[in-house]
Amino acid sequence: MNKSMYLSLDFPTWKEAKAFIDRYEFHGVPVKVGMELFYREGPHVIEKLKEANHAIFLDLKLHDIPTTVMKAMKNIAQLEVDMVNVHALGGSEMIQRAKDGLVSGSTADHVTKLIAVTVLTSMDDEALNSELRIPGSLNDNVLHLADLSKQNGADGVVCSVHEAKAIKHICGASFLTVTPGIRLGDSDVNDQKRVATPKIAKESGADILVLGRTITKATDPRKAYNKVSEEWQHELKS
Ligand SMILES: O=C(O)c1cc(=O)[nH]c(=O)n1[C@@H]1O[C@H](COP(=O)(O)O)[C@@H](O)[C@H]1O
Repeated sequence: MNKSMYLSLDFPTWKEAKAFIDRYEFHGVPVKVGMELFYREGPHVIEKLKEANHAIFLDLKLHDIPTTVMKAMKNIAQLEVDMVNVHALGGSEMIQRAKDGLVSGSTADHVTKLIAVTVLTSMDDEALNSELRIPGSLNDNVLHLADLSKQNGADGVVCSVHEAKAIKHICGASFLTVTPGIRLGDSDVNDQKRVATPKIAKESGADILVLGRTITKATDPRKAYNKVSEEWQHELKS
C-alpha cells in the first residue's frame, strides 16, 4: 500500500458528507468512515462511497471478546473496504480472531487489512499513568502494543506520528503506520494530545495520514487539503 492520505468523513449523515465531498471536490479521494457516520447510515454509506471510487478505511475500533470480534469481522469483510481497525488492548487472541474473521469472510481477490489502535492520540503519559493507572511510558506502551499486534496478524497500527519511526524499526518497513492527529501549523489541536504536521509525519516514515478537522473545519477545506498534500508530496520526493 502506497503512502496516502485518508479524509475523515466525521459527519452525522451521508447527506452532509456527500455535500462536503461535492462542494470541495473531494471526489474519489481515500476516505475514513468512523462511528458517527456508520452508526447512522450503516453499510449503505460504504456502498455509496465505493460506487464513487473512494478507497475506504472503516474506523469502528472493535474491542470485545474474541468470538464476537471474529463474527463481526466476518460480516465486515463482505463490505470489501481497504482497512478496518480494532483496539490492540483487546489482546492477542482478539487480534488473531479479528484477522481470522476477515480472512474467512473475504473473497479470494480481496482481503481487508487489519489495523490495531495502539494508544489513542487523544491520550498522553499523564492520562495513561495517573488516570488509567497503566504503568510505563506512553511510548513504550505504544511500541509494545504495535509488536503484539504484528505478532498476532495485524497488518499495521494506528499510532501518533511521534511513534511511527520506532514502530517501523521494531515491526518492519511493510508494517503500516496509520497516523491521525495531523495538524497544519496554525490549526486547532482540539481534543488531540499527540499531534504533528504533515512534514514531520513524512520525516517519521508514517505511511498513512488521517485528516480530520484540519480539513473539515478549515475556512477553505480544499486549500487546507492541498496544503497538506503539498507538504506530504514535497517530502515524498526528497
Ligand atoms: O482510529 C482512528 O482513526 C483514530 C485513532 C486515534 O488514536 N486517534 C484519532 O484521532 N483517530 C480518528 O482520527 C480522526 C482524527 O480527527 P481530527 O482530530 O479531527 O484530525 C478522528 O476521526 C478519530 O476518530
